[in-house]
Amino acid sequence: MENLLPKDGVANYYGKVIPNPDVYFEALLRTIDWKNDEVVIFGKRIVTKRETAWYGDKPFEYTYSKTTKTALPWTSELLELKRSCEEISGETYNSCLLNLYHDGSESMGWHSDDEPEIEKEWAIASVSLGAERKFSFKHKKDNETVSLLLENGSLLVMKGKTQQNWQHAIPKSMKVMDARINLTFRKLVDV
Ligand SMILES: O=C(O)CCC(=O)C(=O)O
Ligand SMILES: [Fe+2]
Repeated sequence: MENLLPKDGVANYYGKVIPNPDVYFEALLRTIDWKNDEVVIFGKRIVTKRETAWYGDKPFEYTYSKTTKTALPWTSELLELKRSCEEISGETYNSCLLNLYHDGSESMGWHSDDEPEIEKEWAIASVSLGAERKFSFKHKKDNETVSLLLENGSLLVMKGKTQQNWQHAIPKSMKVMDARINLTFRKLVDV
C-alpha cells in the first residue's frame, strides 16, 4: 500500500472499498443522533452547521475544541462499518466520531487528531460517504501540503507519526451541493 505522505507519517488511501455506500449514507442519516457541533474560536463559543456524533464500546469521554462528549452505544450500521475497517486495515478500533457536512459551505479547519484520550500512533480509519470532498494534509514544520479526493465509499487510514507531524482539513468548496458523512474510527485509551 502506497504512503501518500512523503515523510513523518503514514496515510494509506484504499479507494472505494465500502460496499453499498448509498445505503449506509441513508441509514446513518436516519439513525445517528446528530448534534450541531460547538467549537470555541478566538474565545467565542459558536454552533457550527456541521453536525457530529460520538459512539464507542463504552461511554468514553472525549474532549475536543473545549467540549466533552460521552460515547453512545454502537448501532448495527456502525458495527458493520467498524468491522469492514478493521478487516481492510488490519487494525482495531473502539470508538467513532461522525461528521455530517450538508454541503461544500461546511468544512473542518486545520487540526491534528492528537488529543491525549487517543492511543498514540494507533491507526485512525476514515470512511467517506456521499459527496466527494477534498482532504488536505499540511506539515507542521515546513507547511508542505498533500491533497486527495475522498470518494463515496472510500477508506483513508492515518497512522504512525502522522498526527504529531501533520495537520489535516476539509476545505470549503462552493461547487459541492450535496451532503457528505465522514466516520473516523479511533482507538481511545481504555483505562
Ligand atoms: O471529514 C473528514 O474527512 C475529516 C474529519 C476529521 O478530520 C475529524 O473528524 O477529525
Ligand atoms: Fe481529524
